Amino acid sequence: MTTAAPVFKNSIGGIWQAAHDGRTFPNYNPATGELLGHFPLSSSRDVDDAVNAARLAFARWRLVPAPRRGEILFRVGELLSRYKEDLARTMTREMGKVLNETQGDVQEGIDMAYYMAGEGRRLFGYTVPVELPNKSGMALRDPIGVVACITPWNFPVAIPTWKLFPALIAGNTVVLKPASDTPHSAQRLVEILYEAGLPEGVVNIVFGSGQEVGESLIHHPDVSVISFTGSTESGRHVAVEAAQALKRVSLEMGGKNAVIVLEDADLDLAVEGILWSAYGTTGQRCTACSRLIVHRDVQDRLLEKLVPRIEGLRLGDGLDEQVDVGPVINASQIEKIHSYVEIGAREGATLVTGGERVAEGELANGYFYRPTLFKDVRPDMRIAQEEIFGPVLSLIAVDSFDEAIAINNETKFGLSCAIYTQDINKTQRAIRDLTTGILYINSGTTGAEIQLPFGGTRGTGNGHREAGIAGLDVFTEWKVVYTDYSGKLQKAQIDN
Ligand SMILES: NC(=O)C1=CN([C@@H]2O[C@H](COP(=O)(O)OP(=O)(O)OC[C@H]3O[C@@H](n4cnc5c(N)ncnc54)[C@H](OP(=O)(O)O)[C@@H]3O)[C@@H](O)[C@H]2O)C=CC1
Ligand SMILES: O=C(O)CCCC(=O)O
Repeated sequence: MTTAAPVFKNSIGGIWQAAHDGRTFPNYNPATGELLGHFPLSSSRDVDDAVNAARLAFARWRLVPAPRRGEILFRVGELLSRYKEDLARTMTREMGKVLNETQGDVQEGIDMAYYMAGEGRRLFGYTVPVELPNKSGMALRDPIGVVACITPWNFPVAIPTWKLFPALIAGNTVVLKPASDTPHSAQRLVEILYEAGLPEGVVNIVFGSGQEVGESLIHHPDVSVISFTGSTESGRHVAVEAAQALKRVSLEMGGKNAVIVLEDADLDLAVEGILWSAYGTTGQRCTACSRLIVHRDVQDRLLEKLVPRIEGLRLGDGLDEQVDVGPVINASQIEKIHSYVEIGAREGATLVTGGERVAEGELANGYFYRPTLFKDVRPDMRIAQEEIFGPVLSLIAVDSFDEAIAINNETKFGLSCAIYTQDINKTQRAIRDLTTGILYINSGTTGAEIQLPFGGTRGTGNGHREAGIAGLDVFTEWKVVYTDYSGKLQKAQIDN
């Protein structure tokens, strides 16, 4: 007997409700093609309701003492821990990455909940000595209002929490628009927030397309901040539109991250880092390694070790614990990946392994792509410059450390970078000269500690950071307060 796929709802003002016009869209498992559920295909009317609910809730939430807001986030951390396994399975089903990765994704949300709960007892501002006697000066963080969070599908729990939790602890209220490919993980996150005791309307979730729900949020006059993570193309559009309305925008976008392997590197260690950074999450991380910059002296030895490991990666449904690499997210993504492989071959790169879709046996109904490696890649080739967002790695051989640094720095992106060397002097030079938001020394290009700022330089972002104390900046406004307790107009005030 087959059971009908469940129908989910938006949460607006704490009430789960269908879209105004009742439209829905389906959500499928990319490993099996199974229909998982239906979600509201919302319109600008639903966005209006959600923003209005968030605006009303802001009047109360901003007055809740930050330590109390932190207690709710602490409970969210506890609940996420309790539901971790279940949430990870939900995520693997709708997004495809393997279970230990989806567990890691939820864990980042747990870490962020506890970290931001602690911020509720700090939210440090500062005081400074002022020029005059009997006068004080201080700066404190004020919340801004209604925040729109627009999130991608590759980290369906972690990335929403990187936006929601700092926004909430600072006293803002939120409308979340999750990626259409991963609505269920976001729906569960919002359920958990309410189970933890969040007051009604403080977080609202509206499902639907970027073109309709996303656009309506960007243009809504009562949305004060837009926090966006996604592709460079969409991010640029969000930035241009939001600039017209003079809205504050935080953008986290694409990457073209490199692992640099120098001639003195521990090659076994490097192979582990490369493998995980390039093919983990099927290459669908903004921090994924897609360029391998290798000193020519060790290229052959590295390939001898790396290629069998790539070919040994097991593809399949991420729910199977024997599987290393899950499917890619959808049909258009697999086509995009394959088109880049064709471009690479046309441009003259040598295909070492992979380069094809796998659709046989148990994999017949999913979007599986064989982990792929090119060598003889020139830095100006499109496969070395453009974000592919799939399991495709391009090896560029170099003759010196200087050349490796120059190649790393010559892309329009600047999110993460890794270097393998045993020479401490070279690590110091790497720290000084590599243009990157995040540098890993002797480990792969991925993995974030939520205590530290996350984000990239150049075309990866617009200068904001998520996580750590820096993650509060986009959601707070500095308010400066001077108090004069002299009781009279002081002479220096007149002189100034
Ligand atoms: N730097 C970083 O921290 C990270 C960056 N990324 C980047 O994200 C990308 C992959 O995510 P992906 O989901 O495909 O990215 P998209 O840009 O396609 O989508 C991101 C979000 O934006 C929405 N959106 C799309 N068009 C618009 C629009 N016109 N106005 C407002 N919102 C819109 C999407 O909605 P819908 O789903 O309905 O289309 C989705 O919710 C990669 O480029 C990756 O590098 C990913 C993780 C971290
Ligand atoms: O790479 C990404 O797409 C998000 C980073 C999360 C992490 O690396 O922990």
